[in-house]
Amino acid sequence: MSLPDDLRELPVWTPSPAELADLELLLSGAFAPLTGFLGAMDTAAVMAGGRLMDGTPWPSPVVLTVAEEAGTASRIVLQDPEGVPLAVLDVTEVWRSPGLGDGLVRLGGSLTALRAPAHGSFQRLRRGPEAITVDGPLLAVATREPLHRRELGQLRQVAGKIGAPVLVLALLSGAHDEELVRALLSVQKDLPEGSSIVTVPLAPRQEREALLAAHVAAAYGATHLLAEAPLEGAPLEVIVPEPWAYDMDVEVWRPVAKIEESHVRVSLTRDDLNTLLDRGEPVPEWFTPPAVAAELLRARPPRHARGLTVFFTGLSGSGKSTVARALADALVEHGGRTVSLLDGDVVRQMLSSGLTFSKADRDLNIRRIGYVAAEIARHGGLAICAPIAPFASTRAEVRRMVEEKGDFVLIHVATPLEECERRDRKGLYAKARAGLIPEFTGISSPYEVPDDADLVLDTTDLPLDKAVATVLDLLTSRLYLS
Ligand SMILES: Nc1ncnc2c1ncn2[C@@H]1O[C@H](COP(=O)(O)OS(=O)(=O)O)[C@@H](OP(=O)(O)O)[C@H]1O
Ligand SMILES: Nc1ncnc2c1ncn2[C@@H]1O[C@H](COP(=O)(O)OP(=O)(O)O)[C@@H](O)[C@H]1O
Repeated sequence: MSLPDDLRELPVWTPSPAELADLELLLSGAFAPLTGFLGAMDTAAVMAGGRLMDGTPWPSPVVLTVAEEAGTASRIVLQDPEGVPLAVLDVTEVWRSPGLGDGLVRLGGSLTALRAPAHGSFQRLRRGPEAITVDGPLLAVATREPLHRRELGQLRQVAGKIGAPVLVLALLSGAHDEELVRALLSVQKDLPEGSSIVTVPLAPRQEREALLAAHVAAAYGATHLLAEAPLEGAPLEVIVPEPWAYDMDVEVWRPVAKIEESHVRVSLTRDDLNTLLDRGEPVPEWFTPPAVAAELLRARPPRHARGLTVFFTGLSGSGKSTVARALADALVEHGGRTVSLLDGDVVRQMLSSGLTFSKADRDLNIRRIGYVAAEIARHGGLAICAPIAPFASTRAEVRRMVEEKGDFVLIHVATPLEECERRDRKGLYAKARAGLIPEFTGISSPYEVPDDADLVLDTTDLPLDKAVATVLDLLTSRLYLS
């Protein structure tokens, strides 16, 4: 879409995915009465007491961070990552808060929509508050988890009591959203007549998230909210159901108070469920309907079939490539896994040719590796990466990218610098010492030792077959190999 003439000269900014999600809720009215991003005083008041400066209850900050240069204009266009303009922010305040990175500022101000954000799957469920028109009581439930038999029973009971249909707010967080929505759709038939499901891009947050979800539910016209715990200050009636359990005698879920003690089957916790899924054991039907179990399985396949990145990090000459290559061979011999080796040197030729060893270029190199590894994980494959990856924050970024789709195992090849330098296989250390190679890791560029490694290997006195066996043992004990 081309911008109207009067907006063409304005600076543009692409907010983060979480900020774009907030933007969407601000524009749709789901964050009513907010109409824009908060300023410093409102944010402080919200953090301190759950109210805006004028006393309006509001539980959680809704803020926008931009680069300093973008914060100099009085109006700014906010666009999606593909460059499509979504809204104009009339800036009323440029502010800083402690802990905000250098060169960044926050912008407060009100928003004018230019166009609705584009959406992928389940577009028809992405409805704003105006699309929900229910006269009379409406019972909401806001969830990032599928509804299992217990929650379904409780919803039916409470909805029946207050004579209301149910509005399920599927809170999207960016990971496994499709599985969540399919799982919720699969139980829609088990909800009272007239019930509906909408997807709400409510980015996860630290401050009073459940209360914020209650505000969103109220904006959608809900009069009641089914919640796990009381929510002080909620703008609608919060109903916390009495404890329920599965009655093994009559094979239904119902209030514990009504079940004879010897017939009570305690529910599965999320940890129990994860253990079953990790091991590839079936999720029992008494706990959740089979269609929901199928989506749980899709979101969390058994570990031996789940995408995995084994990420080696360490100094040049520490042994990363040698161990990584031998591990890849061993895994191929073992079978059952598709293995891709993203070796540092090869990546430098294929994906990152032209990049230098400056911090910015190293970060870009590692991010590219992370992107490819995450794609491999998405398809259930096993990626072995072996770059130096000297910076902790970039390794953490790769971990985040991969863990959206699979699992991440970090191996620090901690062979000391003296040994790496003694080996000096490629003669690079000698050149670096002579000042011929600038920014050489360990000599003139830092290596940040990981504090989140799953395994630490020092190859000084460790034969290669032992090193590989140690990694295989770790992967086997964590159920990654069948
Ligand atoms: N300045 C400098 N610092 C470190 N390494 C250097 C440098 N210049 C060239 N090389 C060679 O490049 C290999 C490291 O590339 P990586 O892609 O793994 O590095 S990084 O993760 O982007 O930091 C590394 O290979 P390995 O020995 O396999 O680690 C070196 O051979
Ligand atoms: N146990 C070991 N594991 C890995 N490499 C070892 C080991 N012992 C000696 N080496 C030698 O150390 C060097 C490591 O080089 P390389 O694997 O390319 O390291 P990196 O990829 O970390 O730069 C190789 O010459 C390798 O033969």
